Amino acid sequence: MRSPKDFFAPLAVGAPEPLRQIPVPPSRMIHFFDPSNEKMAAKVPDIAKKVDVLLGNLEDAVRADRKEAARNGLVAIAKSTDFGKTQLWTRVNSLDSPWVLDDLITLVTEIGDKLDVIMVPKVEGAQDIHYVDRLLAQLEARAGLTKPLLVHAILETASGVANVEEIAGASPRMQGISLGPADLAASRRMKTTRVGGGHPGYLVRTDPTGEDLNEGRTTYQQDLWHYTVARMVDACAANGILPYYGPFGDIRDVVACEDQFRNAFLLGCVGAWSLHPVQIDIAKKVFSPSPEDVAWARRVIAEMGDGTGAVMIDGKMQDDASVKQCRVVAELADALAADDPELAAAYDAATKEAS
Ligand SMILES: CC(C)(COP(=O)(O)OP(=O)(O)OC[C@H]1O[C@@H](n2cnc3c(N)ncnc32)[C@H](O)[C@@H]1OP(=O)(O)O)[C@@H](O)C(=O)NCCC(=O)NCCSC(=O)C[C@](C)(O)C(=O)O
Ligand SMILES: [Mg+2]
Repeated sequence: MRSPKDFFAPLAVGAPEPLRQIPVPPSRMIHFFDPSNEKMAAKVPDIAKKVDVLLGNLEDAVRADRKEAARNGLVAIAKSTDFGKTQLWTRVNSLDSPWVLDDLITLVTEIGDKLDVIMVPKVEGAQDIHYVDRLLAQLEARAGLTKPLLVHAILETASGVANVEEIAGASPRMQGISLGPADLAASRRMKTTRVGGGHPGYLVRTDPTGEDLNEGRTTYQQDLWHYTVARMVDACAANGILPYYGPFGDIRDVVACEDQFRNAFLLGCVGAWSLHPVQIDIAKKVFSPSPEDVAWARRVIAEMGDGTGAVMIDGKMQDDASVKQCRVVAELADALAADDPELAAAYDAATKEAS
């Protein structure tokens, strides 16, 4: 580990100063596209207007014989598109692959000034982040970049989960972490065959009511990802970076996708991945607090005055800790509403009605 005194020093002569705080623009959905797929790429300028983050994917889901086309396609799209306030991210190939070195060299050199975040898959421990950290500093210096690139890790190996706290704190570049449920399931030898979401066999059952063990026993499906998401949220919050739920592979099941996203939102995640255009609005809805919750939060904040002491509102006790939770919701709502007049109007209307 670097000493705390050196933590914010650039790792190469001429590289930009690392940031002390990561920026937190809205990132409710990270929208994946394959830059080698002409049909998808053609949709990018329109999709960019609707999403918080657009991500050019170079790793899994891009065929081996399309890796170079995807890399070059992303360079061409980044150079020719005005993304406005939408962030541009990429997911490079894994660190043991034959493609990642060229991914990083090409992208930082050609479009380093357009990219915000580089997502690194299959991160096993702090050593993977340290490798990327130094290489990015060298490439940034050579490209003459003035803004440091940030790094996002995917949690998709058993070692990665075991080391999640050290990954989250490995570098000032660390922007966030996403759950990668498909690779993680394989790494752990889980017996699921899905990309995220639940499984009907993972359940608890109420006790027997009589002699017949099959009679009258209700079962409840459990969340396979609760433990990992909760650990990831704690590791991120403790290190001042952002946690995200990852992909939900059953594109047709928009109902369960919304449930999975909402579980992650309630546990502390700031966003999820959209793999298909139909998932963009689901993420937007789930990761923007509801107008009713915002109205309630604003009311508690107003009635709590300086934020100390205890008051009763509609039969519920409020104190220093509940007002802090309300501030989380209200501040997120204000940040999202600043760029979204429709959301701002919905929040204000609900606030007026509740007061
Ligand atoms: C699922 C697929 C094959 C269905 O693609 P499709 O063409 O069969 O679907 P469709 O419903 O027919 O598509 C309708 C239209 O939308 C377009 N379209 C469709 N998707 C997109 C998109 N994302 N962005 C922009 N446009 C899109 C598509 O090209 C088509 O255009 P058209 O009307 O002109 O014909 C397709 O949506 C897709 O390839 N999505 C991205 C998949 C991806 O990135 N996977 C990797 C992330 S998940 C992962 O890696 C796991 C993880 C974390 O690593 C771990 O858990 O381990
Ligand atoms: Mg994966």
